[in-house]
Amino acid sequence: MLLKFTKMHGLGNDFVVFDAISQSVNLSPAQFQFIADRHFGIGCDQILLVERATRLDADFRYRIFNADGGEVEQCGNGARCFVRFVHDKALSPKTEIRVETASGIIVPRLEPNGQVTVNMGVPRFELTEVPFIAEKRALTYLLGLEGKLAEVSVLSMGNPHAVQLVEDVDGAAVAVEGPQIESHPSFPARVNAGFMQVLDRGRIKLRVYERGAGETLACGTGACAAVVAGIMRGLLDDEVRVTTRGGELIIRWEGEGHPVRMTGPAVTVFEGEINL
Ligand SMILES: N[C@H](CCC[C@H](N)C(=O)O)C(=O)O
Repeated sequence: MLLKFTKMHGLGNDFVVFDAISQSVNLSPAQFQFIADRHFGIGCDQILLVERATRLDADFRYRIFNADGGEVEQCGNGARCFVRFVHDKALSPKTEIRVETASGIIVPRLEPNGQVTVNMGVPRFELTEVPFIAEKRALTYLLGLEGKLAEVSVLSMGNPHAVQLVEDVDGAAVAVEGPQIESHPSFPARVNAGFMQVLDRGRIKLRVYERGAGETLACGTGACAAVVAGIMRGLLDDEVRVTTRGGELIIRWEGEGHPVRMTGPAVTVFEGEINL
């Protein structure tokens, strides 16, 4: 089966995107793993499917698969690439589209300056919504890691996030602590592990060890989760510049019950075909 794909990235968090409207894309987890493999396949952090909406209140359906082959609920950098892809392939005349995901509707919009702004929906804190196993809801939680306790904020952006504060993000033990947090037994569906350094009330630096992909150069939902966590802890104002290894995002959040808005780039690198 020959499938056309487009290679894209959002701040170096890279994707293989399939138009699953004009071609039939029915792949197994092993095939998604092969596509994501940076030596034997195309290579990417996630695979994104552009599908017809199944809801009357949406323009398209957006499905996300991690490099480990597992399907997940949300991908922020991917959402910016999604609307860029839809526009460039003339799949819709709109520059702002309503996109159905496994965790609800998000609304990406192409800006005149080429950046993309996405209404990423309302963050959720209820333990069952993350999901996270703990006595009761709290501002932060202590996770037992090998040889240390990590104090984390826990929330969902549709996908689960555990965010800890660090003094120096470049020196953080992301490769050691990231996998331990990702597969910590308190997270039945595993979790994305954020490491956030607060520079001032309007700027943070962030690294994320992503569930199912390892450390990526940027994580859109991770940036949203980190800013929400920082605001909840009284450390940040309602608009924050997030510096990741791949570049910068602007995240805005007015507080509980409000949606998180993310602004950043979306880049098409090349088109190709893969034989599966
Ligand atoms: N690894 C994430 C999915 C991709 C999220 C990330 N690439 C983003 O930009 O939000 C998870 O398992 O929930």
